[in-house]
Amino acid sequence: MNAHTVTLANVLTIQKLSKKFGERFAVNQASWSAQSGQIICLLGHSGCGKTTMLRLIAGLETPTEGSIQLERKVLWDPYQQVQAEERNIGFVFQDYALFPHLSVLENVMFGLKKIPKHERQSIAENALKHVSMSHHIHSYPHTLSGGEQQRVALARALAPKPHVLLMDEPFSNLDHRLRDQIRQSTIEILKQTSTTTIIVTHDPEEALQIADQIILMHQGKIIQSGTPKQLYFQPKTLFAARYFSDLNEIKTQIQDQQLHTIFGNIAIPKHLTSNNEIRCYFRPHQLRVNRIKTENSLAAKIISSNFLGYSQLLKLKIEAEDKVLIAYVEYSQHYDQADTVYLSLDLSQCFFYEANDSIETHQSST
Ligand SMILES: Nc1ncnc2c1ncn2[C@@H]1O[C@H](COP(=O)(O)OP(=O)(O)OP(=O)(O)O)[C@@H](O)[C@H]1O
Repeated sequence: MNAHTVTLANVLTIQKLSKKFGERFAVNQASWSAQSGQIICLLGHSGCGKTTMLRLIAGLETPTEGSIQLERKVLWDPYQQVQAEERNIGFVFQDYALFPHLSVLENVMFGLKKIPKHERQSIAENALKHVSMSHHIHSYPHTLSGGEQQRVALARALAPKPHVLLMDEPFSNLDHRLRDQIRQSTIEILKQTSTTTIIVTHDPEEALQIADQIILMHQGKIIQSGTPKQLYFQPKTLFAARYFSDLNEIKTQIQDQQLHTIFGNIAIPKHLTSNNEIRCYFRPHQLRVNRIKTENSLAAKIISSNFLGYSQLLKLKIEAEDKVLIAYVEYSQHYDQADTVYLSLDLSQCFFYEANDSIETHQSST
């Protein structure tokens, strides 16, 4: 091992965890782990099992099989179970779940029942100071904005110093500008307090921005897990690639151990071993758009252009093919509808999948 390598212990270890409601799996054989101080995002479309996963960890649902371990302690397996209130796990619910009849201070003190009475108030005041809510300790939840309520919920969950904090779509009730701001300050607090946190979200950009590790789910299964850069730049399946952006698709043909495309040729990627048709996919920003013809570039006409502020979304029709592609370019390049441009692509940065690859599941290896 390199002298500078730091090995972090797993704080939370989930192994082959399943939960069935009737005949349907909400969570299906999920294995993953969280290391100390990491922010993990459970990411996926509505109904894929994210909230159920959180509820299983919190002890609010009983697994069908598998195990959940917190450091060395088994929280749940078929032989041992720790009750929800004994797990020392914090939970911030999507609607914050503050008690309306209690003041902000009382709401935070409520989570400190196990701490001697005389210490509760100062711990709660400190937690509120940490989220910059000291000036509101005597306010009631209904008088606070959504962002302020979120901070109180965060203080309430953090005050008992949980081993792990679970947050279910914590930013989804906030409007756009406020969401960015609250998200940023929440992440700063979580990092300052080294709180191992599992955040549920369906928003790919949010996960890319805040996660140390993303667990991408579909229909109860883990499709891929890894760092944001791994998921974005090395998606193992078409589903994973498509989750993070629109994709362009072009056909390929196999000749002499090479894949031939309209943008040139490349060696067949090693992970593709069958004789099925292979398609090439790339994100809109990967398509290079030029006014001047270059080697291997293709002439295209701009069929529409949308202003997006810093960038511009172009829809392009390749002249020699019946093919429409999309590209993001900097707005400062001022492309207009009906302009002729030249397109090129770095095939080594593209994704290649078999044409019938819809969802292929991989067990988490991180
Ligand atoms: N108590 C329950 N009884 C029956 N089915 C349930 C129950 N809770 C969840 N489910 C089902 O399990 C599946 C996963 O639900 P879950 O709420 O975990 O998904 P999710 O990814 O969190 O979705 P969303 O983002 O919409 O909250 C869904 O099909 C849901 O209908």
